[in-house]
Amino acid sequence: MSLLTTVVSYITSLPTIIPSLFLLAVYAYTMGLFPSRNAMPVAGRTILLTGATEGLGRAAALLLASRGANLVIVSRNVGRLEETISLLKAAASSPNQRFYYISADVSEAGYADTVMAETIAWNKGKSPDIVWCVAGMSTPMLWADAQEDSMAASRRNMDVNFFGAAEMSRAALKEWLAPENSKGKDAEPKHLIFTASVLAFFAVAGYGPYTPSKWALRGLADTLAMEVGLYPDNPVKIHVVYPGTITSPGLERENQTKPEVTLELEKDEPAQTPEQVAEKALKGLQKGEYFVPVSLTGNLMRCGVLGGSPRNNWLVDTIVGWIVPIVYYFVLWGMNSTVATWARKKGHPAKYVKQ
Ligand SMILES: NC(=O)C1=CN([C@@H]2O[C@H](COP(=O)(O)OP(=O)(O)OC[C@H]3O[C@@H](n4cnc5c(N)ncnc54)[C@H](OP(=O)(O)O)[C@@H]3O)[C@@H](O)[C@H]2O)C=CC1
Ligand SMILES: CCCCCCCCCCCCCCCC(=O)[C@@H](N)CO
Repeated sequence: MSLLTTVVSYITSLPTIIPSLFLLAVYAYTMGLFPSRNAMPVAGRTILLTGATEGLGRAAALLLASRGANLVIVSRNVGRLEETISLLKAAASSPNQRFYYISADVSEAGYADTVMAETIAWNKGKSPDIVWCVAGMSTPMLWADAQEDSMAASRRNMDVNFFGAAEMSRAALKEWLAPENSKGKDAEPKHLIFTASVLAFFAVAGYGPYTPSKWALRGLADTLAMEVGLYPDNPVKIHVVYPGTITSPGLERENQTKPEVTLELEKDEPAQTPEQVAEKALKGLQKGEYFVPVSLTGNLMRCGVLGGSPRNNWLVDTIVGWIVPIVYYFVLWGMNSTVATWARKKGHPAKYVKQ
């Protein structure tokens, strides 16, 4: 009798309680009910974090400092950088933690090599263990609005949100993947983290200058997630965090140009504080997630668009991914009905009264 038939006949001869317990265990494991190994320890590590003086970036920096990390924070405004350094020192869990800031504009070509070199010099000749690109901005407007320049806005969003992170990713990977920095396949991996948005899962009218810049990040991350496999002795993990609405200074700024119809379309998506998003993001990163949602809605949306992207859990993501497109039938119907009703009530967008 072959091994397989022996195993099958053994399992089927057991009382049914055993296979159902096994399935229950699989479910519990996939839902993260068992404590999993920390896939991204931060205590004692050096983390380079862009966009760290407001909103999600500042909340993430303070959370990481409270967990024992050393931090190099990057943004433009020196006053806010100095203020954030003071807050990091107060949040630190150990007096040995070190903090440093670099004032830089992530939209400037070549900024990242300069920032990386200064970080390595400050970090005693060692490259950072984790790089988290949070810096970003959003200027929503209707694409064909003759009173706004959506092309200039789109270029700016692409320069900050995509190229700002893309440059930093190249500067980090050039360091981490260099042959002289090979530490063997079992070494603690480095981590490169992008910050996108649920809009990279589901586009909404009015975000034309912004959404493509976040879809582009997803395309780069999927490419790099495969490409780092060429360097098994220089282990690097790629991640993309997908926040929904964050009650940040950035949200206040973007709401100044945001079309009213966009506010209407996104009103049911649960807003979260920067601190809530930072907590959820770090939890997902430490569970080893590739695409890191920060809410149930975001996780469902993630499963709805996985395509060729790496999964967090093939079993759960596949099953949920079968169900979500059915939900999207109704969500899209609802969204497009809202747009149609808006058009009927408000008339041609050229007649809209600006806020
Ligand atoms: N707010 C939201 O609803 C959502 C935001 N996101 C994304 O999350 C990230 C954080 O958003 P949020 O918390 O709202 O951000 P905020 O606008 O509140 O803060 C942005 C941070 O990035 C820095 N920054 C902005 N532009 C540049 C630049 N050109 N160069 C260097 N640093 C820059 C700012 O500092 P300084 O001005 O001093 O440079 C600040 O520290 C962004 O990538 C955003 O796209 C995703 C989904 C929702
Ligand atoms: C299967 C379940 C589907 C549920 C779909 C729900 C519809 C999603 C609405 C999108 C909300 C837009 C958030 C924008 C956040 C952002 O990135 C901007 N604030 C820019 O900063």
